[in-house]
Amino acid sequence: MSKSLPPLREVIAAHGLSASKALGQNFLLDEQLLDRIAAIPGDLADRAVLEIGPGPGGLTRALLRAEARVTAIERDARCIPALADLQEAFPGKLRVVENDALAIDHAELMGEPFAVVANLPYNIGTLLFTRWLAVPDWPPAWTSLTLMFQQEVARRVVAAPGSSEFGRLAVLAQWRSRAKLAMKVHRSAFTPPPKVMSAIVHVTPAEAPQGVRIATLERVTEAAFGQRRKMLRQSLKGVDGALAALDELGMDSTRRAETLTVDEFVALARALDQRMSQVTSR
Ligand SMILES: C[S@@+](CC[C@H](N)C(=O)[O-])C[C@H]1O[C@@H](n2cnc3c(N)ncnc32)[C@H](O)[C@@H]1O
Repeated sequence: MSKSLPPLREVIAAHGLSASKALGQNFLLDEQLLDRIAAIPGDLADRAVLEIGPGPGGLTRALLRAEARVTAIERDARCIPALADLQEAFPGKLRVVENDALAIDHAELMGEPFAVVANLPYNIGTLLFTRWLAVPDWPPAWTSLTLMFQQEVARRVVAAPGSSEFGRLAVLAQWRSRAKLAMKVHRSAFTPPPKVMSAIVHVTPAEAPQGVRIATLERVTEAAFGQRRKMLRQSLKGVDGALAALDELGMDSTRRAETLTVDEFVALARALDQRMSQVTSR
């Protein structure tokens, strides 16, 4: 049983946690909202959870109340004493790692399958996300990603083909995962409020298509969306074998990148990989 905790505003005042813009600090203080966020990944009782950027520990508390075993990586040394109070309130349930989340191998740190739940610092959010999605082994060590992004980024993650938001991030997030928009969060929920609205995406691993290397998929999407208004026959010119692969698949090379489905990108990358292996085995 945990002892009662002081309101988050008091924690912030007591530890002098004035929000740092450079560290992307926009804190969530509404404990009901935080409990709803912690419920998005489903039952967390006794599950290992990785939180990036606990700050004063609002989301961390909610995860601990949901009976998760939490590992939290925080870069700001000022937050560590506030988190120590949480460790005392939930003995043995919270491990705090003071470090840069980008400098750590998360799978190695956790040593067991884990869910990621985080109100990410906006300046490194996309980089962390793409790193989790691009791991070579699949299924990955993480069992789900529940992540707060700026709403515009969240929409790009879940975007459907044919929309202007559909691009590399959507293909990367959807080719071997399921990604959905779980909750919109108004800017006024944060202290201080950011300029834009936020939203939480929930991503779970799905079966990976066979015979496709992620490096090839990334190369194709980078080229195709790098010149998204151009026809594929133009934008994919620089990718060796891509025009022949389009032909082989019967795909119209006058189409533009955003009209292709995720499956079509996968098929294109697979055809390229097959051509490559034919060339190298000759
Ligand atoms: C948007 S705030 C979220 C704080 C808290 N989880 C909440 O919801 O109120 C982002 C947090 O990430 C931390 N942070 C920023 N860059 C980081 C990094 N590279 N590694 C780990 N934590 C980082 C910040 O210090 C801050 O506490």
